[in-house]
Amino acid sequence: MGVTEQVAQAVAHAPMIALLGNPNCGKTALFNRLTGSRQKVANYAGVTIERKEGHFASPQGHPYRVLDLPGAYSLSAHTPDEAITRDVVGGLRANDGSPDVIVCVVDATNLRLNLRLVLEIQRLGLPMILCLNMVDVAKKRGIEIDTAKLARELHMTVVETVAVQSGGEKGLLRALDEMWPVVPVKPQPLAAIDAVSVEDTQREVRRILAAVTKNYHNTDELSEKIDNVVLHPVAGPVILAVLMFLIFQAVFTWAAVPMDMISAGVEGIGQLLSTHMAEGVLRSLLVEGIIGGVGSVLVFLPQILILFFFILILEDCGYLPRAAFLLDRLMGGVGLSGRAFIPLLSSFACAIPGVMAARTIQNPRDRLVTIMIAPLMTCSARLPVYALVIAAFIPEREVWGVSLQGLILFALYFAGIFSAMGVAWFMKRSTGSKAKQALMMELPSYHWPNLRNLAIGLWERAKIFLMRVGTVILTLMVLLWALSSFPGAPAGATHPPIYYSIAGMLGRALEVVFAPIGFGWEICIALVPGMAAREVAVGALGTVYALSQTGDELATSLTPVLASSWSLATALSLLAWYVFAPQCLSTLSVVRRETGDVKYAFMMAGYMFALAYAASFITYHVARTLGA
Ligand SMILES: Nc1nc2c(ncn2[C@@H]2O[C@H](COP(=O)(O)OP(=O)(O)OP(=O)(O)O)[C@@H](O)[C@H]2O)c(=O)[nH]1
Ligand SMILES: [Mg+2]
Repeated sequence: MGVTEQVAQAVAHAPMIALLGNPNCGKTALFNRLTGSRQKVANYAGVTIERKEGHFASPQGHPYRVLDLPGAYSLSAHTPDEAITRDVVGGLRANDGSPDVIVCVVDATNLRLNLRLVLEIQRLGLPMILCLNMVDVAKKRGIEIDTAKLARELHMTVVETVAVQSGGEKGLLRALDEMWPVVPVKPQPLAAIDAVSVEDTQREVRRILAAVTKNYHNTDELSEKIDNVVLHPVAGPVILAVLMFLIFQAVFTWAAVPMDMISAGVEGIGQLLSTHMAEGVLRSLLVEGIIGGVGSVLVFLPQILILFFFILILEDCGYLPRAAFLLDRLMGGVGLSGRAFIPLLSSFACAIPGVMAARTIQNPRDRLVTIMIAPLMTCSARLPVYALVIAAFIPEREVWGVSLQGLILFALYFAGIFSAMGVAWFMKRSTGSKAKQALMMELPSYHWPNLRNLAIGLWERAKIFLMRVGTVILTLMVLLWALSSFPGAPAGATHPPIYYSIAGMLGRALEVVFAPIGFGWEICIALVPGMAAREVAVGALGTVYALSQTGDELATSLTPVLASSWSLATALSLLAWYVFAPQCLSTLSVVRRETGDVKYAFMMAGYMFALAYAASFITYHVARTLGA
């Protein structure tokens, strides 16, 4: 047996620790610290929505498996993500025994809220360790907690941890070693939890709090001061709007230099290959297929990273739930609660995590509506498409001192948001549900974004993007190049060869459907592979136009080619199309999984397609009438 197999065997039989606690108390940060993994950590409730497993060895060499779980306020689950936690702890999930040890993580600055869950979990009768996490913050605020006394009161080991500091997990590791060997215990049925009334539990919490804490207060003065401004009825929304606006400006202005560098590099390689290689199929595949296609997507990496830089900062400093709070009124107007805000905001990255994050929504109907509108939020895969068309058609001018291109991008994002609100309003109205759930959301204390988290988050994003470029996009580009190159042009052809290829035929067939909204056959070719991933459309346009070039002039840079081949009306129509079109098969399949019904995936595709066509049609014809 090799070493790795030995390790694998030891891990398979290792005791299972479950990290349990209220939302936003630092479970995932602790999980990452223990296992060295990089699960997402952010400063709002409901970041983790799935169970994640990892393993580690204690300082004395004992192996452990560890589970990170969605945060829960109580084990009588109200939301689908809380249900995951309850089922894992109660051993109700197939393939999963109940955990051997429970590590209850509590936010030391918020014991009053957190202790209730600790008392509930204790009734399961499993071996437990209490992690007083965030003791660094508690100390700074002058909160004193007598850990030894707390341990006596609760009859369990209590350790202090700081999950965001290296070495901050040592106390927990020591406690685990002292507990070794772990004797398996069967948990009490979940019903045991409900045996004690909530009032009795609360009374017990108050008694313990009074006995073990000094100077306890769960308010943070600085956060309150900031909130007085940020949540102000007038100043609040203005700040939010300015913030969003600045982000889109930055996406264009900051990205210019690195984008130029990447595209110069890509172009250079293209030139090099075309001068040093003999003309032929291989050169065409490399230059037009791969460099023209993949290169044109790669250029957008800086913009995506800049967008994420801001999203990650907002997530980590604690602003997100405030934004949800500010938008609650607006969302209430369409029958959604502010709680839908976070899934919707996640959808700016990608609709898939957004649809999954809707698990944190309690009301099933609200959850469904949120899922249905999530893909209308502008995901990062649309950014390359928008940026490309904007760069080709919108002059680099300043209007009222701001970049016009950034302004248009801002408008496109808003088009997505407003139409989502419209669709939500329509869906809520047509299902006849008017009741609006009050927004119950904790506002965490602000803190400075953790630089390490930020770096990891950006790195993960870059990796995801480059992986996509290197796998899905590359494969599709090669495939598209092949379909666009064969069969070659017949003798006496008047069009470029791609016109006669398989892809060309397909594009021309689709043109019948899309001509009324201004899309020529070249665009139609790009729409099809764009279904796999939206940004592929950019690569596809790169390849299609590279292959459509006649003569020696080889343009690896797509922007000027588009500017000369399309009318402004077509460009605007394509932008409108991308705001709405259901151009992403993976989202549809996640919708089916999360709703448990394929019907909803079809409904989504149907309504989005109809909206896209209508919006493009109107845009195209209005623009034409205005002479664009
Ligand atoms: N200062 C300080 N911050 C911490 C500590 N532990 C976690 N944090 C921060 O607290 C926030 C929440 O951490 P997470 O690990 O995402 O919390 P979680 O319990 O997994 O939250 P959910 O997944 O939403 O249930 C993040 O912003 C962390 O950086 C700590 O010990 N000290
Ligand atoms: Mg978490």
